[in-house]
Amino acid sequence: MVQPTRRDQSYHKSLGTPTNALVKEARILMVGAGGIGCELLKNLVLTGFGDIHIVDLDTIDLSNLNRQFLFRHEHIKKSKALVAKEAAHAFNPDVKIEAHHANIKDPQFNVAWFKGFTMVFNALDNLEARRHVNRMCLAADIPLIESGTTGFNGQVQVIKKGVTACYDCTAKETPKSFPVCTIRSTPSQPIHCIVWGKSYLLTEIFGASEEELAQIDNSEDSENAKEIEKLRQEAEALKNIRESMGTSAFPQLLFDKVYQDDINRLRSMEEMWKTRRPPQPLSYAGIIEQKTGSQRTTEEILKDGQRVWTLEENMVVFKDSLDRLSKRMESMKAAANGDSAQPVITFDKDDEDTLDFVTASANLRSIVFGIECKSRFDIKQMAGNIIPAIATTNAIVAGLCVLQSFKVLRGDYSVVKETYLSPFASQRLLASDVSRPPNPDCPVCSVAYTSLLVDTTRATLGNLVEDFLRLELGYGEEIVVNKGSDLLYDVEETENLTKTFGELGIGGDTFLTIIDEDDDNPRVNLELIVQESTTVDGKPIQAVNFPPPVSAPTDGSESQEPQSPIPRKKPSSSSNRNGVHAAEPSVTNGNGNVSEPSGSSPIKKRTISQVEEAEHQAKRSKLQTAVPDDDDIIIVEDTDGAIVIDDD
Ligand SMILES: Nc1ncnc2c1ncn2[C@@H]1O[C@H](COP(=O)(O)OP(=O)(O)OP(=O)(O)O)[C@@H](O)[C@H]1O
Ligand SMILES: [Zn+2]
Repeated sequence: MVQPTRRDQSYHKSLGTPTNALVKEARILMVGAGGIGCELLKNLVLTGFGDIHIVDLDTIDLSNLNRQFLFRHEHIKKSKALVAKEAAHAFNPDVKIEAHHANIKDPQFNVAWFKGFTMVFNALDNLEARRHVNRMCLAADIPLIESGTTGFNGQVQVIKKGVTACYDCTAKETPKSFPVCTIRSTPSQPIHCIVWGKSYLLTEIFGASEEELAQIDNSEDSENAKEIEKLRQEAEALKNIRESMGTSAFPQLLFDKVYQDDINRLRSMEEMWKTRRPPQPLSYAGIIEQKTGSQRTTEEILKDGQRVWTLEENMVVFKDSLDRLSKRMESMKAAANGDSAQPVITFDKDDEDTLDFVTASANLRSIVFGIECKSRFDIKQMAGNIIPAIATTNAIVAGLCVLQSFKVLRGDYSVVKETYLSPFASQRLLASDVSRPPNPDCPVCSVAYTSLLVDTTRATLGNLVEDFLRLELGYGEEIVVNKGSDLLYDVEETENLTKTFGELGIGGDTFLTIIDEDDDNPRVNLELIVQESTTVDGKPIQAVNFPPPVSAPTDGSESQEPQSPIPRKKPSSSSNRNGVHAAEPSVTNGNGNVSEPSGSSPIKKRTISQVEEAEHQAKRSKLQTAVPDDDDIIIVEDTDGAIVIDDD
């Protein structure tokens, strides 16, 4: 008989035999190997999870090392997924770990691949990827443990199709954007000047000139139309100056254009300054003349990123960083070797040259407008939309993820919790609550999912609409077929009916959304996941299997209806033609980070207010369901005498 190892005995004791067996057999996917991911992987490996897959698209950066403790200095520029695998494997060589240096949205990670896992953990930092994994887990019907941290706040949510709310059941906040006139003409806060440096000046000089600026809202009312036209001409003139990049005249031309000529033009618009302090232009030659003998060297200034630089120091950094970026641009152009695509340099908070340029140019603009200057350290956080990541928050959240995972493995969804870490809230540090039920109006989870076997060379859209949806599933006339946001079919749009799936660009793993527009009693949206196949019982299209209905009707109409695999919507439910609910939020800013809609602190990952909103939601649902307040973490005796740590 094989003797259990000491490690095994510990697992048995701490988890109990049944849970330990589930943990060992589970096949786990962890998406993201950053702040939360490193902690989580360590926990998973030390808890005895036997088979773990990691997906992360990024490489290790110096700024990750303070909290992503699986990584060391020598790992900089190496794949996070691969290094995390190596480091964690050393903790427990019995664990099978597979690493994928890839984007989770890549087509190889399709629904069938997701179905191969027992459970998925999200350890991501952006809404887009979170939403994608949420949708894939719903389509594959695999439980997901979603987590996020913002500074000292954190959150863990268990998502199980048809049982709990999904990631998209509550609206997410819209990204912060600033009116174009605030950024270009009337800044009043440091962040306005930082956005100007990052999203306007840097982009105009080193970016794709036609680039749309995510943080600037161009949809101004007509009153400002004339001013906007002027600003457009100004930007045009700036593009001409860009042509002199690499010459010794370039820094002065640029400086005098943006800090002198443009400012003088603004000052001439007297109306604008009736209630505001007019900006004071700066002159390149003037600042050079003012320089005293006691100047610090460029190196000394650059080393001092925590101190707010003086006007002269900002000027030195402006010139120096402009020079560094210009040289980089020249060599990128030379390397492009006449390729049609223009090389571009975009802002990255970890790219010192772009950070120095944005710091100096933002501060110089602040001086012009009489706004407080900021240190490079502060500007890095503001421009990168960051609330500093806290290692202990990540560690606590990763621990909570694992506690929830035991309940998921046991299928004990009645006790899964949404847990919040909010040290500055008036209540307790750790607050947990019962999972919210699915939102019946959610465009993502209150839909039916099914896979469809399709001979894409033979099957036409007409076969789908007539033979499959109308004859087999009993849909009426009023239906819409969408591929993402593209309309393929509705009663007026019939020209695609004779085209094959192949001709319409519908291949394996394409999601098609069927929207029932029947006025009286429409079905919930149906998501069809196409799988290419050539031998389908002679039929060009066939459903693989229908899942049980996800949201049963509440209006009592169920018993009168013929049996249908696609449930009817609840009476209040409403979706638009794109299958997207009206409250569907937009998601991320250019960095993929979540942005706050109205407050002043730019933030990362899920916002504090999101966490609080979710907390309130959970509180409300708790009141409705009257679940006893028993959310302390306790230690109980399991049936076989082992100690189980649980929080229910
Ligand atoms: N679509 C995606 N596919 C795979 N991995 C992703 C995807 N989007 C984000 N990630 C990974 O999720 C992880 C999130 O970790 P974290 O929040 O600590 O961010 P970070 O990029 O490591 O840190 P920072 O943003 O502070 O520099 C990152 O390693 C990132 O590469
Ligand atoms: Zn949902």
